[in-house]
Amino acid sequence: MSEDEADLELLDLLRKSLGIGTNLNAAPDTRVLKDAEYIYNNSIDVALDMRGTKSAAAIIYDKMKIKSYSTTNWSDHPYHPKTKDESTVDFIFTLDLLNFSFWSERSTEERFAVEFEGKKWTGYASLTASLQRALEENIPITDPSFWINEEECTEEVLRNVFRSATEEEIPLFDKRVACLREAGRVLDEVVNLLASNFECFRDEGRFDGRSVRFQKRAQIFVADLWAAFDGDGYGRFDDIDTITMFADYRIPQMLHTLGCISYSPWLDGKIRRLELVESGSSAEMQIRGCSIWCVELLRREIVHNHPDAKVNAILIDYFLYDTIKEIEKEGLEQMPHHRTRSIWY
Ligand SMILES: Nc1nc2c(c(CN[C@H]3C=C[C@H](O)[C@@H]3O)cn2[C@@H]2O[C@H](COP(=O)(O)O)[C@@H](O)[C@H]2O)c(=O)[nH]1
Repeated sequence: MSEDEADLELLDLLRKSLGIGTNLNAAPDTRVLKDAEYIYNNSIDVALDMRGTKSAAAIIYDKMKIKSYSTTNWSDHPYHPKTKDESTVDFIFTLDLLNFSFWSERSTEERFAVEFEGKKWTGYASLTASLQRALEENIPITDPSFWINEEECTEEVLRNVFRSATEEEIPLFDKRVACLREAGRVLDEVVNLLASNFECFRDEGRFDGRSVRFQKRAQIFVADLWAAFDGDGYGRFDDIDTITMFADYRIPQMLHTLGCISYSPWLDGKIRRLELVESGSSAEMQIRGCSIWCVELLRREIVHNHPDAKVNAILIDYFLYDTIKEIEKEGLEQMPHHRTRSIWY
């Protein structure tokens, strides 16, 4: 099997595991949106404000229009790959395999940071910088066969890939190594035509006695491919609009800032005191589910008022993430993001 046939095999597997069809009427539902609506309808610690959501929809639409926000913004990120080829597929898979939990309890100066090209990068940007730095140092960090080669890809080599410019190492380093090893094995199987489930992508929880799916990194992987390839070639997903917002820790913070979402007094206090919101807890399920549903309502409101708007949950999500990062950069955050430590986001 050639390399690009293997890549298409991988994308086919991901489409199936995410329920993204290759044509409009064959897309089995990913169930994420239904589960988000169920969580929203049964939440008591997280509420959505309809007036806030309606006014935010108008603000978001206007700003996205001014910025002519589209898939092309994706490539503007300093370390997002620009070429429309297999190396970008490999980069994005590695990126969204490890695209989780960068927040730190330390000060801005002491938090985990990656030094690359004369700058210090933190948060999500620390991951893109680490990967680009490794590639520049001729470490094949986006090659699945490297991840399972424990002679070459030693823990020491990986520590060097994610080496920090401060005392703090990258959060959940060991989990990241485990994700690479597992994915390397699975991709190896895929290349040998075996379908398999990515344990480290199975982002699900339980709420009110029912299993609920969020699929954050699997969905952002598909979205990043779609954006990087402008919806063509490896980025072609005819049902891309079935992808929901990615339930991370930044979008809920932005939705709160916009007045779309509010928390019960005890949860509000917990978040403001930077206390851990346990992974898998009811409060966390509510934050994640209600945020997904809120972005869906924002999307519906925008499309209702502007039927020809080229807006989907992905572009709204990307816009909200980039906006909260601008607010953070100016030191204007009104409400901290919730602190949950997990490999899911
Ligand atoms: N929902 C959502 N979550 C996103 C992103 C991105 C970056 N996407 C780029 C691609 C296109 C956009 O224009 C962005 O430039 C990272 N994250 C998540 O945030 C957290 C990192 O936060 P901080 O530590 O502050 O950088 C962590 O869970 C990470 O997985 C997004 O877009 N949407």
